[in-house]
Amino acid sequence: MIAAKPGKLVVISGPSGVGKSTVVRQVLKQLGQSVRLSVSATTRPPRPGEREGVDYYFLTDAEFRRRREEGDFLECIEVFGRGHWYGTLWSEVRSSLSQGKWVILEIDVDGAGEVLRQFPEAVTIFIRPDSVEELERRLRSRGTESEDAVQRRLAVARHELQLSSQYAHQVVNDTVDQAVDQICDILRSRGLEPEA
Ligand SMILES: Nc1ncnc2c1ncn2[C@@H]1O[C@H](COP(=O)(O)OP(=O)(O)OP(=O)(O)O)[C@@H](O)[C@H]1O
Ligand SMILES: Nc1nc2c(ncn2[C@@H]2O[C@H](COP(=O)(O)O)[C@@H](O)[C@H]2O)c(=O)[nH]1
Repeated sequence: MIAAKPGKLVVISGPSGVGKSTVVRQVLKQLGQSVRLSVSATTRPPRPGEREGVDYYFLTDAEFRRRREEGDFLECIEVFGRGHWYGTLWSEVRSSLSQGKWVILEIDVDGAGEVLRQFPEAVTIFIRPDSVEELERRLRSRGTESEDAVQRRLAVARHELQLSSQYAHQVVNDTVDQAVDQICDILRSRGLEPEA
């Protein structure tokens, strides 16, 4: 019997509002079945249009705590303070890796550090804005955050930008198409094979 070649984890980070979800959606479309997205769990409330099991698994504080205690998370963290937890579920990565699929984790820099500790061979990509002013414009134009939340996210963004040199690859999201092409090229250069 020939076992499938195991897949790889791809950690994509970048400041809130830089365009990670926008870019990753297009990457998944371009690369097809060989790559899938890990859907994270969170205790933050859904935004208008967000769907359970597609954008996140939306958990109550008690559910999140119970699952954390039961060891369901590869990593989890309270991002931006103010009590909202985010985490990567083992169930989102284990079976895909064993089937030879590559799994994209869209997570913050501290979560990325924990993933790298457990999966040193993970591919790490940091998505940067062309400027902090443009990042602020995108965050506001999305219209999903209060002024207070925008300020907290911008403060965390400065911290994340300082840690970005720890990532193997950096991509500037100036235009979505260019960022998508660069990420697809990086994954191919790291061994991603086209779908059979
Ligand atoms: N290259 C780009 N040029 C202009 N606007 C962009 C670009 N990429 C994304 N955007 C816009 O920026 C906003 C933030 O994008 P998105 O929600 O994908 O960011 P994110 O990094 O996933 O944020 P978060 O980490 O908070 O979930 C959206 O309104 C999106 O349409
Ligand atoms: N460590 C983790 N960070 C995560 C995870 N899922 C998302 N995130 C980070 O949260 C922010 C905010 O997301 P939003 O949807 O509330 O705007 C995002 O920038 C990610 O970096 C996770 O599972 N683990």
